[in-house]
Amino acid sequence: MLAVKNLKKRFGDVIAVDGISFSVLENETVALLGPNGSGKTTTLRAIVGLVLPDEGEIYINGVDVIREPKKAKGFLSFLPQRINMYENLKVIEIIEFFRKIRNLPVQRVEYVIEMLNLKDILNKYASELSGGNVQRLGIAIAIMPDVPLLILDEPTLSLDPEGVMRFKSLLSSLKGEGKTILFTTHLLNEVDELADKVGVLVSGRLIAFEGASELKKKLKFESKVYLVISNMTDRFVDVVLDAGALDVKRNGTSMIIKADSKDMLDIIFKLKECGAKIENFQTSSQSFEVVYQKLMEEYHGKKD
Ligand SMILES: Nc1ncnc2c1ncn2[C@@H]1O[C@H](COP(=O)(O)OP(=O)(O)OP(=O)(O)O)[C@@H](O)[C@H]1O
Repeated sequence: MLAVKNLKKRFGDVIAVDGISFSVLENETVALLGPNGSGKTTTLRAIVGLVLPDEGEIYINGVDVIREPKKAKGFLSFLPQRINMYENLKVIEIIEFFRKIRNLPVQRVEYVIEMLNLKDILNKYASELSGGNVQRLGIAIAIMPDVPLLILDEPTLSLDPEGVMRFKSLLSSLKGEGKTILFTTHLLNEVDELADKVGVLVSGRLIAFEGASELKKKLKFESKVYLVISNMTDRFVDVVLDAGALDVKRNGTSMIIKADSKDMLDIIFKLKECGAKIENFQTSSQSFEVVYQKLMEEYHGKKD
C-alpha cells in the first residue's frame, strides 16, 4: 500500500530525515515512535505530499507521490499535528464544512459522529472544546473520506486514558473496514496493542521497524512465568534448566521460570513432555517502554 525508499529531507543544516525506507502493507497498522525532532512529522508530511523530499521515492498503491501527487493523494487522508479549528463555528458546522469542500456524501457525517461519539459536542463552538475534544474532532475530519490509507500525526495527543481506549477501538474498527493506517505517537505503553508494527526513528534514521513482539524477541527480553505443578519434583527444575531457562525458583508446588522470551514456549513443552501436570500458569511481559529504552541505549552505545 505504501512504500518509502531512501527518503531524505534537510532543512538548512538540520537533517530531518536521513535515508529511511519502509513499507506498510494493505490493512496494516503501523506506529512511528521517536524522540521530539526525530523526523516523524517530516516523514508523514513527505508521504502526504506537503514536504518535497531531497532524495528518495514514495509510492502509494504503486503511484509515485512526487511525480503524480494528485493521484497519490486520492488514496489518503491526513490528520496534521496542529489542527486549526474555526473558533466561531460549531462542531457540526465544521464537520459539514469539510464534507462539502471534499464533496462527500452526507452519510459520512453520520459515520464520523458515530465512530467518534461526537453527539454530545455537536452544538459546541470550537472555542469551547477541550484539547481532547479538538483532537476527536480532528480525527473525525481525517476519517471522513472513505479512502484506503490514513496518515495520522499524533492522534493520541491530548487524549485522556478513556480517549486512548476509544482510539484503540476506533483503530480496530478501521482495521475491520480494511484501512491501512500509519500514525505517530508518544504512547509507548500502549503501542504494542495499537499497532501491528512499530517503527522507531532517531535523528532521522529508522533504527527498528517490526512487530512489537518480534522486537522483544530480538532484543532478548526475559520473560517470567509462574507455574503450579501438582506433581512437582526436583527433576522438573533440572528439566527447565536443561531446556535453557536462565533461572528457576521452586517453592513447594510452584515454580518461577526466567528465560529469553523466545525460549519460554519450548521450556513449557519440555515440562509437559516430562509429565509435569501444570495446574496454573501466569506470565509477566515487559511493556514496550522498556523495549524502547533498550533500543535507545543500543543506538546511543553504537554511536559513541
Ligand atoms: N519546516 C521546517 N523548517 C525547519 N526545520 C524543520 C522544519 N520541519 C521540521 N524541521 C526540523 O526537522 C527536525 C525533525 O522534525 P519533525 O517535526 O519531523 O520531528 P518529530 O519527530 O515529528 O518531532 P515531534 O515528536 O516533536 O513532533 C527537527 O529538528 C525540526 O526542528
